[in-house]
Amino acid sequence: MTKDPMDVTSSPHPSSRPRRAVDSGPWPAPIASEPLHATVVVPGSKSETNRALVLAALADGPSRIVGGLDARDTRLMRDGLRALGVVIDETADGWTVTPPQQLAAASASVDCGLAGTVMRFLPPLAALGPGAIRFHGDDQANDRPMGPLLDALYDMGADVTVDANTLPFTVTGRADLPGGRIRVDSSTSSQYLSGLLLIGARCGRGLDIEHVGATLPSRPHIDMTVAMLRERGVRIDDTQPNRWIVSPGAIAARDIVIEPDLSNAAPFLAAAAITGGEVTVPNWPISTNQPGDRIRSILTEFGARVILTDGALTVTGTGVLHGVDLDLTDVSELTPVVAAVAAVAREATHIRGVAHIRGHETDRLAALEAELNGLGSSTKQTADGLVVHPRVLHGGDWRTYADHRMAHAGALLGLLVDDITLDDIGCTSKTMPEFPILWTQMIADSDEWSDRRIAAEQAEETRNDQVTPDGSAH
Ligand SMILES: O=C(O)C1=C[C@@H](OP(=O)(O)O)[C@@H](O)[C@H](O)C1
Ligand SMILES: C=C(OP(=O)(O)O)C(=O)O
Repeated sequence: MTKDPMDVTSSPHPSSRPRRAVDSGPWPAPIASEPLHATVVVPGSKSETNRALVLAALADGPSRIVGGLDARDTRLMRDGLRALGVVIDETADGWTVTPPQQLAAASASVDCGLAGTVMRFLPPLAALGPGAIRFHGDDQANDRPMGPLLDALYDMGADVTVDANTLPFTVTGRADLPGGRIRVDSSTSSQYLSGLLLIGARCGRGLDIEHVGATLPSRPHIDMTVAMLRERGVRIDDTQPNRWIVSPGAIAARDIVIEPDLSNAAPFLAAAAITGGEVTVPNWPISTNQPGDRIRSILTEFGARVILTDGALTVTGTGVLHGVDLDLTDVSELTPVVAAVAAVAREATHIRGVAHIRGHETDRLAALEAELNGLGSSTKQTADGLVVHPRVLHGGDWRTYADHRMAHAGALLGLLVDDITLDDIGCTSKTMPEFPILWTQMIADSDEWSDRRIAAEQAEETRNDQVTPDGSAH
């Protein structure tokens, strides 16, 4: 059953539903009995944190990282860098990263978990040292594409031992890696280009990379890599289409404060849009390289009101959700949340340009089709996206496939549809371990907001009752 977001009568009050402080295992998604009203502070950006860590490891001195994301993907990055010889000192105020004299000086093993940024950013660092570095990860990570990056590292002079062009593999590099001219097909992930660009300045001849595939996803993530390198003094000529020429030279150490993760803010903001409520995320950057910023225009297209003032982003649901036609090539990581919003919109939605997300944490197109249809939706995969036809939804199991963003999508639908249970909320620890707490807190804050509003209305009525028709008080 899809609940009318404006109908506050038929569902139990969330506080009357069992609320467990779980962080793994099955999770009954809490329903929103009222339009949500809350402020949610979102933790640091995964993409910015992991780039900052890698750049600090490659820099010419120690760097401080403040507000870095503490989640599985960034823990794996920190541990992976330590395996390559980097010293990372973590305190409550931030992290101090001290690069070694020689990266990957000795043989080591790096666990990539399911983190694309770890499996695509650290092998290039391993190519800068003589140690044999063994990369492995979760079973599901062995399905993620790696071939173009491994071929590029081989072309650049590293030794790569691999069975099936995926994890696991071993990279043995050299301290004097020459670099030079390479061609890479990055149509299956922008992360190959980012990983290579990150080490370009440290190669003897720099790096001249040309992307040769038909499509290039996540261009803002490549721009983020280029911008963060330039902030550290690296010279990059990107004036030719699909070509980046990185001059050899030092990468300057730099302290950084990490922005909130705008893609992880998306489910909370979408919650306001679909329940007809209002959610604010503070510390929204005025200008950013994070593609997740696109959530502002996406929710506006769906029909929500979106306002950025004084560094806070507020989304207000208007009670209307249109079907939309979206090309998400640049911001494919928003697809699961967008598909969930589309499933409760008024008209059909087309999502295009995201064929490569079949190689994300799971095949997201297949997963979204299966899980949305399992709740009664009519969703179909296309060659490069999804068509979502809204239907009246019913409760049921929502499989997450170890994918944090599938969990966000299931939680969103659970706000409006009774009895949706996610099979494992633990997967949200990949980029936001506090997701279940923040989500239930958002609902609890909304209940308090609505209690305060009712109390204010009652007080107002009492005041009015106490005033006689001639305006004098009883
Ligand atoms: O470089 C990055 O930080 C990322 C790039 C993108 O990867 P793809 O280009 O593989 O989609 C994005 O989806 C991922 O979440 C993070
Ligand atoms: C695709 C994603 O992650 P990864 O960095 O593992 O590729 C994602 O977070 O949506």
